[in-house]
Amino acid sequence: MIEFKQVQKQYPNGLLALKNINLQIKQGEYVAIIGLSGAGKSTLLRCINRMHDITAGSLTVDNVEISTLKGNGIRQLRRNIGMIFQSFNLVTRISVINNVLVSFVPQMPLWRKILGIFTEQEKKQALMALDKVGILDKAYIRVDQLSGGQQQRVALARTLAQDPQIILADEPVASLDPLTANQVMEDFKRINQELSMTVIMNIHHVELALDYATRVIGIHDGEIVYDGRSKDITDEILEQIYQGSIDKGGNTADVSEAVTN
Ligand SMILES: Nc1ncnc2c1ncn2[C@@H]1O[C@H](COP(=O)(O)OP(=O)(O)OP(=O)(O)O)[C@@H](O)[C@H]1O
Repeated sequence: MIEFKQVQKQYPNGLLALKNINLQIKQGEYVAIIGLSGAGKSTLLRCINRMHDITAGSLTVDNVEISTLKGNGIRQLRRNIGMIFQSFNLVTRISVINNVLVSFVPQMPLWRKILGIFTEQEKKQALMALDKVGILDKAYIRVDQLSGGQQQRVALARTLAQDPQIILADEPVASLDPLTANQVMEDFKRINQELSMTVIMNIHHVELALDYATRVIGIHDGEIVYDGRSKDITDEILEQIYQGSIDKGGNTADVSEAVTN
């Protein structure tokens, strides 16, 4: 379980990005975090894997106060928490399988790192991860020959290969067309249901969030203004989260931007 207690995050320039966040996320939940650009979504997500450090309060993952972790402890935390980015973060000039194998590098002995040698077991795990996201047939193709949706699946496979309990996804479908975005959201849902991995996703597209996530957390100006089931969301609640920036189709100004990019 992930638990925030009175968490605050203040950046060195004085900006208070998270204010008094109280939150519990149980293992196996599929949570969408929504809110305007600058509301604090990325900051909240990145505090969970220590990409950012909180400045007050308590943040525990499986009862471990993560702000006390150092070196090895942080590496272990991150092995347990996969991260997916909007930009995929892949090495596009190498093969799909080599991108997935990268997930084993942090745990490898130095000599294997230097020589780039992977065990048969690691290769098998990488192929299994590609199979889980339906792109096993692309294993030996260069990443730059794949579509955006396929590249996001490679990123997901790379995360799955490390067998995390939690997946943090920061705008994973923002640069994809609507059809592909739906397919990738479906992948996350299947992984959440079949492997019981917790999925916490920042997403600008409200309709996708409501269609796929079971719980929605709405953030406005660093504060949680809604935390509940996605099926209970009403126009009034969306209005509270987006405060005048949402049109009748459920799109925010940010969404139109993301879709046209
Ligand atoms: N490194 C930083 N230093 C100072 N301020 C920052 C830093 N990173 C983010 N901020 C500020 O913190 C606030 C929250 O930013 P954050 O990126 O968490 O918002 P967001 O909801 O994820 O936005 P978006 O949807 O545009 O990604 C914003 O006002 C932002 O400008």
